Amino acid sequence: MDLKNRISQHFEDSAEALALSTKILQEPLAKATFALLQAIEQGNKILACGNGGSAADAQHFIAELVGRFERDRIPLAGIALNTDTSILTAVGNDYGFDQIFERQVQALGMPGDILVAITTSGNSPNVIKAIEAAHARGMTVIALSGKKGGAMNEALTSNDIHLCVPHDRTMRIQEIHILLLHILCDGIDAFLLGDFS
Ligand SMILES: O=C(CO)[C@@H](O)[C@H](O)[C@H](O)[C@H](O)COP(=O)(O)O
Ligand SMILES: [Zn+2]
Repeated sequence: MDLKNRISQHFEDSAEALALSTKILQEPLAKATFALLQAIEQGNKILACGNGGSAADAQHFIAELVGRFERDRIPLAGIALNTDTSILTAVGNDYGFDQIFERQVQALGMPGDILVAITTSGNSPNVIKAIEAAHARGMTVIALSGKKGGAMNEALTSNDIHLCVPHDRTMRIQEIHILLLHILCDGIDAFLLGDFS
């Protein structure tokens, strides 16, 4: 396959993955939007975490809550747990890398808060531990995964919402994760700004 064919193949794969995701994720996305709105209306906050590209996604999402998405609205309470290098290095160094998010959830999480947990494999130990800590704090988890969900399947409860992208490649899963996060931002704004009234 030459380079141009390789490039075309990416677009074709991406379109196929998107079409399949639309069918599977429409309902859980609606549930996730309502869960986020409920937390916002109750004065709760949203925590988000992930590793590598998913860390970028977590902070991207939180920036759109605290700042704005497409239109002006009130600032929404959210914290990305992968952004404070002092916390990440101190907790990683003193306790272990698997505890970098767990410890922050234990410190900051309150009943009714939401944890947005992002892992393409579903297997990152620090994200799984954050989910367990969120449950212990009375929080609901919105999990973004792929590759059939991995260890997340066991970590999540029936009260949580699992957005599992039906694909096996990390890059494709990440591309769809950012779409899902933008869909959640759009849904939140549509309700807060009265698009459905
Ligand atoms: O962005 C990419 C690959 O596209 C990488 O940085 C990737 O996020 C890292 O390898 C992560 O450590 C993968 O973790 P996870 O998605 O399995 O939780
Ligand atoms: Zn990447």
